[in-house]
Amino acid sequence: MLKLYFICGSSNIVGRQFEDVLEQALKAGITLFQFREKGPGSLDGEEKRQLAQRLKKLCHAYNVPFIVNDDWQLALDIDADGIHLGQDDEKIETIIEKFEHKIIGLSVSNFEEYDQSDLQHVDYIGVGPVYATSSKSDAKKPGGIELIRKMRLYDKEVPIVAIGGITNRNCEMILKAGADGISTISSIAASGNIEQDVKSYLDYYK
Ligand SMILES: Cc1ncc(COP(=O)(O)OP(=O)(O)O)c(N)n1
Ligand SMILES: Cc1nc(C(=O)O)sc1CCOP(=O)(O)O
Ligand SMILES: [Mg+2]
Repeated sequence: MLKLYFICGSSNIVGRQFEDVLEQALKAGITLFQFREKGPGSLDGEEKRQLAQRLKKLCHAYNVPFIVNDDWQLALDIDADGIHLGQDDEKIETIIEKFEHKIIGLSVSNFEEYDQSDLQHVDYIGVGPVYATSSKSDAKKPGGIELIRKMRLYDKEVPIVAIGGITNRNCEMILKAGADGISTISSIAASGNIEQDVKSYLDYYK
């Protein structure tokens, strides 16, 4: 499920339709999708809910789970498959009862955050940024491949999805360092050839 985790919101799509981009990515084989509706021009309220519903339906047509970023109330309202929370978002302990059979992801950027996180109910951790990213204005300092290597040594079991500045040209070393999967915004959302770019990522698992 974590092999190729596409994350996207309206602000990441320029000059095309969100649904078209997502459908091309689904057809090409992304394995998980996160709706991350934040940043300039992002939708709110009923418009956001309706977009989320449409994107969830599209994901389900390709048997790909639909995860909501941050907005756990929206995730509940539309019966999403899961939620991704960061260290500054709602605490997992306070929502776990409502998400009992759902996928729960947590961001972990360093060992301090790892140590203070209760991973009991967490299905995967998003570790990054590996490289510099322009998709998150408040991203921390990039940790490079060493961040993944060290996190994997620190916890040999927890599913790790790497994030931040990843492309299909730099992902091989990240997987070799111990990540179970790759997550990306811009390398798919801004791709001129989504089918080819998604397939190049997936080739590393063959
Ligand atoms: C898979 C994955 N990993 C990390 C993040 C970042 O979450 P967070 O730190 O809460 O930052 P925002 O994405 O909410 O700006 C993520 N979304 N997904
Ligand atoms: C959403 C997000 N979280 C990060 C983290 O480090 O936790 S980096 C990031 C942005 C990833 O976008 P791109 O693939 O375009 O670099
Ligand atoms: Mg968040």
